[in-house]
Amino acid sequence: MACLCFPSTTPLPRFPSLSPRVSITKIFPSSISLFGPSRFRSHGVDLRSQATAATLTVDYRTPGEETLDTGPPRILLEVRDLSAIVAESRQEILRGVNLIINEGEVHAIMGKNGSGKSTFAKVLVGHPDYEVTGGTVSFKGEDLLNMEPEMRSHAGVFMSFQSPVEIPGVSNMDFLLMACNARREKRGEPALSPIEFFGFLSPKLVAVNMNPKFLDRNVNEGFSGGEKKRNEILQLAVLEAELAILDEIDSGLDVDALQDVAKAVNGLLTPHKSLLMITHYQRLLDYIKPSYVHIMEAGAIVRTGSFSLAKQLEKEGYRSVSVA
Ligand SMILES: Nc1ncnc2c1ncn2[C@@H]1O[C@H](COP(=O)(O)OP(=O)(O)OP(=O)(O)O)[C@@H](O)[C@H]1O
Repeated sequence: MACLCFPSTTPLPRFPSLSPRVSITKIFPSSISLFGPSRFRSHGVDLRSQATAATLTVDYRTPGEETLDTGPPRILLEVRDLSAIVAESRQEILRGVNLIINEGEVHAIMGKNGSGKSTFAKVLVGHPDYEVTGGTVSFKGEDLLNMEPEMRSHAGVFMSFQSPVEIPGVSNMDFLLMACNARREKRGEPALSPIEFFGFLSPKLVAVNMNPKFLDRNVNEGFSGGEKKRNEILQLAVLEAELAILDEIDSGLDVDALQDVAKAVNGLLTPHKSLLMITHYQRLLDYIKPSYVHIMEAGAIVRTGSFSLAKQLEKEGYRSVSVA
């Protein structure tokens, strides 16, 4: 904890070395001089509106009740020059993927069939079909590639597959409870009893508009395509993952289901949770607004832009965004 004073003419400095989650805990006197984003608020007051007086005293500690955004955003996932091959055939698929996802950001990856989008997602979660041949991936500052798939999940990476697997003989409720408690254990939190878990789960069922009867059925067994996708989002909600990777979550969904799923996903986003979506269609991005849209081509991200890139793609096709 540090205590700093500034003369009235000094703009509030940005503190790149401090976590953006530092908090203001004391302000003396009541009026101060500040220059910065409108998020500089304390006790519900926009500090810049008090911009006259002599000193500002600030205690810095993490985390606190009020948030002062003082530094660059925190990197959640950093992918550098990632290359990967199919383990069995040695076919090269990823050829130097670079991507940085900060906390709270929503990224969309689009690209032609076979460009490597799903492979990239699967490599991130440690799918055994692939072998990494180069590059690095760090998640919350730790080497993700060094972790077993299970550890990646416990660390906070969640992936929803294009075709969610069925698990015969395991009820959805038991599966969710086990998954939830495994993650809680890794976070040092006490396990939830089945009754406590039901209380935890109920609002999430409502959020994904899912009938509780699906809890008694075996995981994804006999579920329709749309029901499987909702179930995936329910799993995401239960696991409270910091990075959700959703591979074509919009495929096979009718309009109402797409809206339900998008609403549920949006409801899970927080300033510290991030989303990586793979999709072919702008319509998903109409509901879940991306911070960035990336185009993948031949195993690498070749273009990055805003939502307008997806609109251009929809209107003019891949030829207009290709670098080949
Ligand atoms: N396990 C595997 N075995 C053999 N080839 C594979 C395997 N996984 C991926 N590939 C090949 O790698 C290439 C990229 O596949 P990937 O599924 O990553 O593409 P994609 O961009 O997600 O495509 P789509 O948009 O059609 O889902 C394809 O040519 C695919 O056939």
